[in-house]
Amino acid sequence: MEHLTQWKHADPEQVRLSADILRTLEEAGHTACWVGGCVRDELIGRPVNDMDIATSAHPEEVDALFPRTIPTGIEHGTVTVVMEKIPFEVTTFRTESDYKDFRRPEEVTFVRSLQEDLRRRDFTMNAIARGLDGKYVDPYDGRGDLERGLIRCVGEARERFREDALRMLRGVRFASVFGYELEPKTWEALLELRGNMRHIAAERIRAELEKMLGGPKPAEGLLLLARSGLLAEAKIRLTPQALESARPEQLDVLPPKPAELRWAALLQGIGVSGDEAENLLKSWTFSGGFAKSAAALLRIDARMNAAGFSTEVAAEEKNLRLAFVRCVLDFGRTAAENWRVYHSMMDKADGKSTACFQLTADWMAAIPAESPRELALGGKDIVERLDRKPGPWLGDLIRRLLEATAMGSIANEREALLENLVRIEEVPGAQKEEKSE
Ligand SMILES: Nc1ccn([C@@H]2O[C@H](COP(=O)(O)OP(=O)(O)OP(=O)(O)O)[C@@H](O)[C@H]2O)c(=O)n1
Repeated sequence: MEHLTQWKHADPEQVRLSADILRTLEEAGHTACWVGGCVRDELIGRPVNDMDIATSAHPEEVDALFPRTIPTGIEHGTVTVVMEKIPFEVTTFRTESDYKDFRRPEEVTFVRSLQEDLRRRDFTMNAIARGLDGKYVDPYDGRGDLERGLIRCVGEARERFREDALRMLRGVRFASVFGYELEPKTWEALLELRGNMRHIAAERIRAELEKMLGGPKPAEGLLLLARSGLLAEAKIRLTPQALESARPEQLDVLPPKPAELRWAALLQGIGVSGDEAENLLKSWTFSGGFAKSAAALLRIDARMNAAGFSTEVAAEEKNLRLAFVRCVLDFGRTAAENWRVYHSMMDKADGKSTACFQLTADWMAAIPAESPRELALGGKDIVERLDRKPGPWLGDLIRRLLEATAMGSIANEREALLENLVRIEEVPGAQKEEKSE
């Protein structure tokens, strides 16, 4: 009897298609089951993502059974089977090594039984398999640990962490995201072997930290990182001292998306400036776009602080509005939007009023043009009207027009802009300072 309806937290299409794969494998005489994260997430009622499959069939046998396959990591035993455009990873029962940083295919050993495969997985909660009949294979009482809220290594923790040091960070990430505890022996092994984290590629560390910071309570994870010193010598280096000064609890106040908010808070907490942030994030293997946008948030924050921005005085002070307008013009609306959320949430964390959230929204909404293209007057018109040769003065003037329209002192209309051209141009040094970083 198949028990597909028991998958309550997975996409029914994925259940149906992955069940088809299991059935095909079994009909060909192999053993096959769902395993890992999908089984775990279903058990604790979290949304199930990838439905990974483990099988006794060798990669070439898997490949032969299905019309559409991709040899994703055939030497590691993984074949991606594509069913109605949805990819599923089908992995031959194997032991360790392919989780390692320096992948050495010759170390992968295919094993005959599911039991042997589960024995080399990281945590008990990740070493549960589930068959088409709805029955579990759970030799390490992963379900019991899920109920107890415990992250426990399968077997000897030191061995598991020696096989792949990233598992230590995975443990911290799971503890943080699920709100679980690390079982004492697992924690001890982590403390003993934390130095091995320095061999792990930044990209893998970054991916774990992203999941942690995207979770419901990242602060707990950061505290665990501080207490363990896990990343003290890692390629993404976060020392206990830096983490302790970072006021991690503030991260929980910020929404998980956009991700820039929490990353900016973390960087600011550990004393990284907006100017340093972009390169640092890139060196941590973040995309250029993300690094830029998180750094922009911090740059805006630094500027607004330097201008003396605080909710109490913001409504009265015109120069604070001008400082904000300049940030919008220099860094764009999205970055300014991120900063608004960031600043008001930080105020909230400090028990202050969040009234500036609305005020800055009003300021933002009143900006009619963010770039020269949106201005109702082109460079050519300006040159003609003033009868001057184009030069750097033109860019300066356009910038001042953008600022004046954003502040509401000139309407973004051709006539109004033309009328004010001479006046704006003649004010010496008007609104010239702090134009860009
Ligand atoms: N370093 C690792 C990585 C993975 N695994 C095993 O491979 C499975 C799938 O790993 P992965 O897809 O990376 O993570 P998930 O556990 O599925 O968790 P999540 O989807 O939350 O990342 C894990 O459940 C675990 O059994 C492991 O033992 N050691």
